[in-house]
Amino acid sequence: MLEIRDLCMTIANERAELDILRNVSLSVAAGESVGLVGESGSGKSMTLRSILRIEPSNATVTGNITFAGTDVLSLEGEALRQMRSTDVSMIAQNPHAVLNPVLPIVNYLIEGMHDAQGMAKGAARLRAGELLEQVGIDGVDRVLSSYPHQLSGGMLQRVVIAGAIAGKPKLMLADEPTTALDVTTQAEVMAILDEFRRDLGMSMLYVTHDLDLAAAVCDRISVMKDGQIVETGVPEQLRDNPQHPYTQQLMDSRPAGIVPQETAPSERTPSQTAFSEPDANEGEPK
Ligand SMILES: Nc1ncnc2c1ncn2[C@@H]1O[C@H](COP(=O)(O)OP(=O)(O)OP(=O)(O)O)[C@@H](O)[C@H]1O
Repeated sequence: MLEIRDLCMTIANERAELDILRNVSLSVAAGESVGLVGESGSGKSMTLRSILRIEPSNATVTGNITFAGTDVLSLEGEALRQMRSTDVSMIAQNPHAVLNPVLPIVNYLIEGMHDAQGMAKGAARLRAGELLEQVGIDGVDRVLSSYPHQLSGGMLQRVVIAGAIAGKPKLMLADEPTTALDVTTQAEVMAILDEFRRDLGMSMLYVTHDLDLAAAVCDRISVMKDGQIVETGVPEQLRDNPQHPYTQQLMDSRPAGIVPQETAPSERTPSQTAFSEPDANEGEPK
């Protein structure tokens, strides 16, 4: 589905040329969920931005990105717009960055379906209501007519997820979609995203600095440091046999006393990760 080979990005400022991405290679198969985990500034967001071709204007990007057989770095005009509006969706960290503060929620949801997919406005409004119900929102009419400042962060991120899945994209790019939320809401929002991903058979590239969150919803994880992928493996592999000292460091910096679980990603919930403690009641007589 997505194949990135030797992706490099440099950004020139007045003083120097900065190497932001250095020979990044990764792949995401159809229906697969891949995590991109690393510390702040390691290049995770820039990798996602390169896929959508929304890197900073002073960046130089080389290498290869192939999406569904198409060479992404040579796309332009209508073909690029098409990819961004229907094939690939992105959920960013902060919902306020994508929602217009002076327009009600309904405008945000209808805009994508009406403008990008050519749906009639009435049909798009009905579909917007359905989508909000699907992401677990009650009182849909009230929410559709609300302005962003009237809704909680968790609610807004659900709205953004509803907008992102409206066009049934093949690939979801999720850039720390729950970082701004409290822990309980984080798990709920991640569960919704994960469920949709499975139902629609979407691929996902999920950026986070949290190894546990990635292990909860990803089939494989790539660990990133200083603009490079230092290691890729299934969650259990990274846990039991980390090959790179930085992966070991990430494992060691997690809360102490955590016992690994032998559960396949498809059987886990976002609050139950490959690394998390087994359920306290597990094995006890009912
Ligand atoms: N417009 C820009 N001009 C120059 N350097 C930039 C620009 N935007 C980002 N960078 C630098 O690129 C590097 C990678 O940034 P990126 O946002 O991809 O990191 P990240 O891993 O996503 O971090 P975080 O988890 O904090 O979002 C950082 O060193 C950052 O300072």
